[in-house]
Amino acid sequence: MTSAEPVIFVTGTDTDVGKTFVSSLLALKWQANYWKPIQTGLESDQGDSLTVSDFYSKHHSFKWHPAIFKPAVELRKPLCPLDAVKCDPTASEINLKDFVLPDISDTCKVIAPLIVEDAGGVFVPLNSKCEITTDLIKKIIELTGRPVYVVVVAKRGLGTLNHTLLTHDHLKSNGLGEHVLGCILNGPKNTLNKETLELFDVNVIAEIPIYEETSHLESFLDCIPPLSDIINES
Ligand SMILES: C[C@@H]1NC(=O)N[C@@H]1CCCCCC(=O)O
Repeated sequence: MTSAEPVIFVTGTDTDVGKTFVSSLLALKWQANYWKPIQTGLESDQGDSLTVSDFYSKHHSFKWHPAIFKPAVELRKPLCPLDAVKCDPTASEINLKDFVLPDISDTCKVIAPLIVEDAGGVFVPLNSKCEITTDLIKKIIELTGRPVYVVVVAKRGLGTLNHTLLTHDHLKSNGLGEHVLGCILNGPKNTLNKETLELFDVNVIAEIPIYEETSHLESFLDCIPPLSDIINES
């Protein structure tokens, strides 16, 4: 393992599209660590880091257990970061200039690909300077010596085309096109979505079926290609 292990930035077309579940699967399949840099909503939710940790605790048989790095920013209100800060007199404005990556030194033996999960999608406002998630991706590219790739999680069913195409278009027009690996469609299927997204040059990395208590995770993992395959294709 080397410090050139990639960073995979997992964004979504919306909140609640299954980003945390998909991130947990990706961490397992790609033997990656996990980091949610900005977490909001902690007054009513345990937070995604704990959800990922629970996923791994439930499945003791997994051969891989990721290191889960603590969020850089934790906010109580279930809002975008800008508004969560506004509603909390004890919180301070997010300043991307001060942003630091988790300490992943060669000595701590957790050098592996890193899954970074965002809060809510690429255009989510972070601060009153109108910085958004896309600026966070750019910051991570600037700070890390590792290759950075973006994966977009989207609903698999009806109502995904507009959001997915807009998200890809936004990433491309912000100079991040070369970093985008494609999208992962999650949930109940809509037959033609994959074909239509591909017509518009969006790579569909995987389609993940609905997860139920009785589901076999192996079949979910089989849906996801090895990381080296999609990096080499991109
Ligand atoms: C509350 C949840 N916590 C979190 O970390 N992501 C969600 C926040 C999503 C913000 C969506 C802003 C919007 O598009 O309205």
